[in-house]
Amino acid sequence: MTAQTIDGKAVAQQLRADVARRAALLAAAGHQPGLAVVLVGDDPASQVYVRNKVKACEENGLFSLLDRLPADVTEDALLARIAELNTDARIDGILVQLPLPAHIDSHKVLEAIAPDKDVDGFHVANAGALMTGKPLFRPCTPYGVMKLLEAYRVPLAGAEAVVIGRSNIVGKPMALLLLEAGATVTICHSKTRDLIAHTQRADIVVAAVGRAKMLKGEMLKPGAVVIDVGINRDENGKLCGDVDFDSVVNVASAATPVPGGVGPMTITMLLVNTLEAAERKRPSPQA
Ligand SMILES: Nc1nc2c(c(=O)[nH]1)N[C@@H](CN(C=O)c1ccc(C(=O)N[C@@H](CCC(=O)O)C(=O)O)cc1)CN2
Repeated sequence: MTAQTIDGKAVAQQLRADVARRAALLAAAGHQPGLAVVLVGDDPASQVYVRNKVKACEENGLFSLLDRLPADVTEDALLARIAELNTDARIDGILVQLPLPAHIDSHKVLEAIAPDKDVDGFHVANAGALMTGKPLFRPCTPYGVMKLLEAYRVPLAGAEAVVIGRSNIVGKPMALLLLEAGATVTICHSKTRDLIAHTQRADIVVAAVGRAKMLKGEMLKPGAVVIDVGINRDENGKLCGDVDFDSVVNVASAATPVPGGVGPMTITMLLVNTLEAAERKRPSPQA
């Protein structure tokens, strides 16, 4: 068996076409959806991601505002800027690019974003809403994974799903979204004993640990669906995921590549969250 490649770029393109259509309707009705992106410091990877976010807004009819702040910006100055964006009528969505420098309390910063503009879905109010099954915003990467599973008609009700990683921005919300879809979910992490015993019984494995090529073919049940959320560099400095794609492709039924899998979906679902924030304030006539 050779796994089908789950093409995140193609699914992203389809969803962005709908975003562009709906954004044009809102703009014609007098309000272009607006996203504010705050980047602190000069982390090279963060600069790539922020550039991709702003470019995707421009290409799909959303207004975007990029605030680049120096790495030594004070926490109070960052909080003050967020407060300004919270009341800026042009702005429907706000994100602060993670990670932040060590001298800044990320939790305090994320809590400063108005929950109804928190298009990353990281505010505790939105994390709680997600946990109770009534999310305002779903975090972009897990949301994108769900859209890929939907696009490839992967059955979720009753499926055994294993999420490897327990971060607040991917692992935990990923598990909750799979649970809401009817999967039986196991979250594995650095303290998990016998990881393979879990992954070998999984119909779906989501790898989100940040360890290059950690998930191998022999760790899977034949026919499993593998979603790679990892963003790593291999020994040659080449971008790779948490999945050893070359070994997994001979065992899995479908798998996402890195690049070209989950990453484009993360950006796309950010556009969707921003658009829906604008629509909630100003329903467009023919949405
Ligand atoms: N405020 C946030 N910070 C971070 C988030 C987030 O959702 N909100 N997630 C990650 C990084 N991330 C989004 O910011 C992200 C990562 C990767 C990609 C992407 O398009 N990857 C491409 C390859 C890009 C490259 O060439 O390096 C792909 O996989 O095809 C988009 C967004 C942490 N921070």
